[in-house]
Amino acid sequence: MADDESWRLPSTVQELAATVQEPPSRYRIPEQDPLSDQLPGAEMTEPVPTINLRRLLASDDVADEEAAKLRSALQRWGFFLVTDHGIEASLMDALIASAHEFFRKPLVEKQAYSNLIGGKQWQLEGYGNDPVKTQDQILDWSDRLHLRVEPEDERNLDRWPGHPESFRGLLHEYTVSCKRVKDGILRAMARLLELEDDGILGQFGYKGTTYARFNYYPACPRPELVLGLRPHSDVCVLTLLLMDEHVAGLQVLRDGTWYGVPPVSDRALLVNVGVSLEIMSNGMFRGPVHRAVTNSEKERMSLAMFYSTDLEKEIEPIAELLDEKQPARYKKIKFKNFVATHYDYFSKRERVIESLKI
Ligand SMILES: O=C(O)CCC(=O)C(=O)O
Ligand SMILES: [Fe+2]
Repeated sequence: MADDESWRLPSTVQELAATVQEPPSRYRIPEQDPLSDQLPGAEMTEPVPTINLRRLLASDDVADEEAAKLRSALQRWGFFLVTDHGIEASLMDALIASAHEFFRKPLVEKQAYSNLIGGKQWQLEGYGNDPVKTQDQILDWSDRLHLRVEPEDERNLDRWPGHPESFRGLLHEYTVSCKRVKDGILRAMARLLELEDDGILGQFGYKGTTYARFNYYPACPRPELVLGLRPHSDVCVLTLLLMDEHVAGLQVLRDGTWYGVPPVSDRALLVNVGVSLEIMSNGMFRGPVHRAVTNSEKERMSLAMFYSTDLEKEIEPIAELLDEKQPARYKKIKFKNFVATHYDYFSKRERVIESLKI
């Protein structure tokens, strides 16, 4: 790479945060940008809807009550907290502690797992940041570790940190536990749509893919000037988000207002509808637009599990949901093309799904 292209390879935010008093200009949201509004976020007008998974999956009236809550949460917000999910808090704590330990390692050790092949060519998997496509791109105040965890036989273990030694085993165990939670939720959602229980799970195609993404937001000296993660909707079918227990940062857009999602202390998981499911459900479930802001004193970590269809699968409204009165509202698109287009729209801060509307 020529010297004048060094802008393509910014240093990690963690290194920056350790040295600068002010975020450099390429991290700052331009003053006239509408995004610079409301950065602190409004207080939510109601608590985040909470669904008890054990009740939701019971086989009696209790399940109906919980399903009604789920329906309302999906219609009103597109996300909810799930409790009683059966994943041990100690497993979650250990995995997050292990990830923190990884992020605390010296840069050279972390770079052994870099998402830049040969030190320059960007790929999705590994440790690093978003691709930098243009010199004037505004960068997010966060570093990531992004790993494909399913299908299990397609893991690229050379990108999985070998230190701390506990990391790989814990991530494997967490992946197995989360799968059960995701399956339960998608079955309950299928019932809400009056589909067979496997009506949504059956849409993942030959090889559904799961990515785990550890988002690490170092403390920022001027949180009012930057975003930790720019506004987006998740492109997948469903996301299970393990938020930082102590530090707030996630915000959700509803009717033009950004609401701050408070941290939760009981290791509940935040479930987010992705745009693939918005299309499959023919717009019945909406994938909420969200973003993350930073904190002046505290670092923050979140762990997202993204559940996506096979890359070759066509994403389209599920046939059983359509009739003369309810025609398809979206055109079909192959998931791999959807992902590629999503990233183009993402950098322009638009929702790719708008381009698929019929
Ligand atoms: O850090 C968060 O709370 C949000 C993360 C997120 O939205 C994502 O990874 O897609
Ligand atoms: Fe997200």
